[in-house]
Amino acid sequence: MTKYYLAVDIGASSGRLILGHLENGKMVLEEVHRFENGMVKKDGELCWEFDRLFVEIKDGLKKCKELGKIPVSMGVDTWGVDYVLLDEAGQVLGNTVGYRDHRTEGMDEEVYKIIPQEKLYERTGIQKEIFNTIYQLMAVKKKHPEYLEKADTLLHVPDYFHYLLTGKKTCEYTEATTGQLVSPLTKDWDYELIDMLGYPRKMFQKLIMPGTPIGHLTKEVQEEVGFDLEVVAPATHDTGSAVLAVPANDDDFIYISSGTWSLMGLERKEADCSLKSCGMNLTNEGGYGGRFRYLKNIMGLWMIQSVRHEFQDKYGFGEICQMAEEAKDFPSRVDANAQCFLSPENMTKEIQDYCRRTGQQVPETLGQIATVIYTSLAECYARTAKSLEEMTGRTYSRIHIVGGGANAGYLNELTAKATGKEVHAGPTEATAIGNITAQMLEAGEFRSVEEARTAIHQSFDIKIYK
Ligand SMILES: Nc1ncnc2c1ncn2[C@@H]1O[C@H](COP(=O)(O)OP(=O)(O)OP(=O)(O)O)[C@@H](O)[C@H]1O
Ligand SMILES: C[C@H](O)[C@H](O)[C@@H](O)C(=O)CO
Repeated sequence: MTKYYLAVDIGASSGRLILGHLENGKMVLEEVHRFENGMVKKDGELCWEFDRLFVEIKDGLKKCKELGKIPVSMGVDTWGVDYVLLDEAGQVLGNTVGYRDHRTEGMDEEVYKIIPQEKLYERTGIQKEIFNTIYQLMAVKKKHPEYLEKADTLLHVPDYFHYLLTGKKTCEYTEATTGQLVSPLTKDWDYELIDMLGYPRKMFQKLIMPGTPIGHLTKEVQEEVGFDLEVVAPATHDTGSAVLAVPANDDDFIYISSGTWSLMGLERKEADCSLKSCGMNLTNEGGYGGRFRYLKNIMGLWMIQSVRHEFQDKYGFGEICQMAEEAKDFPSRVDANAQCFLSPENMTKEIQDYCRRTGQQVPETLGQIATVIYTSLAECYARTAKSLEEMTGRTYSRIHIVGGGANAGYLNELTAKATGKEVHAGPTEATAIGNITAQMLEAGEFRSVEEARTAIHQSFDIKIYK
């Protein structure tokens, strides 16, 4: 009988439930459910709609039942850093605020009064991003100390969905590392740091590694969806799952996990927490099997997504990509990682203002704006490739682009040109594939990560740009 594994992969812009199984050694995917995601304003704060997302997860499970394809296990992955605080009764405290909210402004300075930035990097190896959990918790401490007083448990977003599904409170390691409170040496919470910051120790659950079985569906969920299965933690940070699905086993490449963000980096056995690495703001996130994801967060296709919304979602991503190519001679560039693009009121205006401020030609049409974004991203990729090469003292000949952004052919071409490297684009559902792979490894369908990556390479289309 076919054994199906289910990935619940929720990105910042969309979520999907994807079934995977093996057929003659190849992985076969079937998308059963897809839905929109994004932050919405609540009480003046940018928040996630976790209740709605949980309904979507259950709707997807019901579709599995309708299809007669009951998975043996499932796992949830999402973006990084965000979390909920639960009280003793398991209720969420406060709004489910997302990482683009402005509440963390100035919280870096509050943290550095307690521990200087370089020391923090030395202990955690995590890049400074103003939205890291460490700064979000400082915002709560300053603005809503009552939540910290009442908090019994901190769960990151995938852990929260695992809790709603099983009733079990767990904290998965790869996602936890994004928060900047985990030690890369012990691969556990840095409790000393947590104490220094005055965050209640008891909120932090014992960390579990990807591949750990969590439990079965609660009676209520079973009754609603019509079946039971085991929940197994994947690399719950979506980038961790995406990197597990990079279709290569050598070490001559840099990857880009390309979706809302572009996460560009390398897989390494040790974390580099040096001052030089800190200066380049490269991060050492926890990966599958104890590896590290040494990478940079680049603003990514969030810029395209935002502009698309501002043009009333009239055009598909493929059409926008084509318009950008038609406007390819437009000369202006922006720093794709400038903070002004993290959460602007209006991305189109922000890009135009940036060009105006820097004395460049101001883009007006959608094609011109998109070409500014794509070319600026490609230039940022080229700079990041150089930083990674400088830090490792070697060069890499290929770039593997995985995730939805691998569909952006024009960006792939620009990336090949800007970096001088061969670009291998695909698979586009790498995150779901990595999620399923962790479950399959746990179930013994693959004997090793290498075997899984060979199967992934053989199972999905990969387009090469020279
Ligand atoms: N046909 C296409 N042509 C060009 N770009 C595309 C195409 N399809 C998808 N994309 C790009 O891929 C992005 C979506 O990628 P993906 O689905 O991996 O993101 P996500 O899962 O919502 O977010 P996250 O990266 O946070 O997980 C879109 O924002 C878009 O820019
Ligand atoms: C906050 C970002 O979502 C995070 O840093 C990034 O790694 C991610 O999760 C992309 O999906």
